Amino acid sequence: SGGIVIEDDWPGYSLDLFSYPAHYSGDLDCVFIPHGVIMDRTERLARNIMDDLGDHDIVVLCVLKGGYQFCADLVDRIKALSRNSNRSIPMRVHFIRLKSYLNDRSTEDLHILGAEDLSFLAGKNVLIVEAIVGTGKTMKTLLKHVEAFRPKMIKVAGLLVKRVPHNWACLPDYVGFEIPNRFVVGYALDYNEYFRDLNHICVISESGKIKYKI
Ligand SMILES: Oc1ncnc2c1N=NC2
Repeated sequence: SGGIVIEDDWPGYSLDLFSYPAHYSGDLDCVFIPHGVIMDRTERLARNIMDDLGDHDIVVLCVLKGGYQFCADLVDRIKALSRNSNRSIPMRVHFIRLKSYLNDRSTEDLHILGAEDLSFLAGKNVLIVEAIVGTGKTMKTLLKHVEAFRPKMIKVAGLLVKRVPHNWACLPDYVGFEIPNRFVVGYALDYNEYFRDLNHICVISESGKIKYKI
């Protein structure tokens, strides 16, 4: 499934209805996806993943930096399932960083740091965990790279999938939410490294964009 669909006209919730770090007051427009909803959706994704991959060694490939919170919470839910069912499997976690070089401008040539030697993936069930998928270009490149190491199976878990034009066919196998094409922050998603310490997924305000502009 494409996950929970958030429509383009979804206004989000008022910030006054939730708790969030005081140092971000004035920098956010709304709470787009509350933390609790993210956690409940993640718990169900963990069950779907275990149903599909839970029969063989799993290696989780966490795509940094944005994916670290989603990956930590997803792995936590998978562990909870493993210790409460007679069927449990060994799970390893590996971290990779995707950088598109040429200073801060994202370019065509994608560099994958920490993925030089993924030979330990051979014959394993690989779960790539990413926070946000847009056009799918990055994911396509990463999949090709991982396939070269001949895993048994590759699945992709994406917390957010953006509705963007030319959304290439590589939609994640497990999707948390399908969202409008808006810039969101929080839950490890950043704007110039800020907002990673925000618990909800929020929409940044115009003044917030100016305040943290590089
Ligand atoms: O909305 C977003 N928020 C943070 N980071 C990214 C986003 N889209 N691609 C990368």
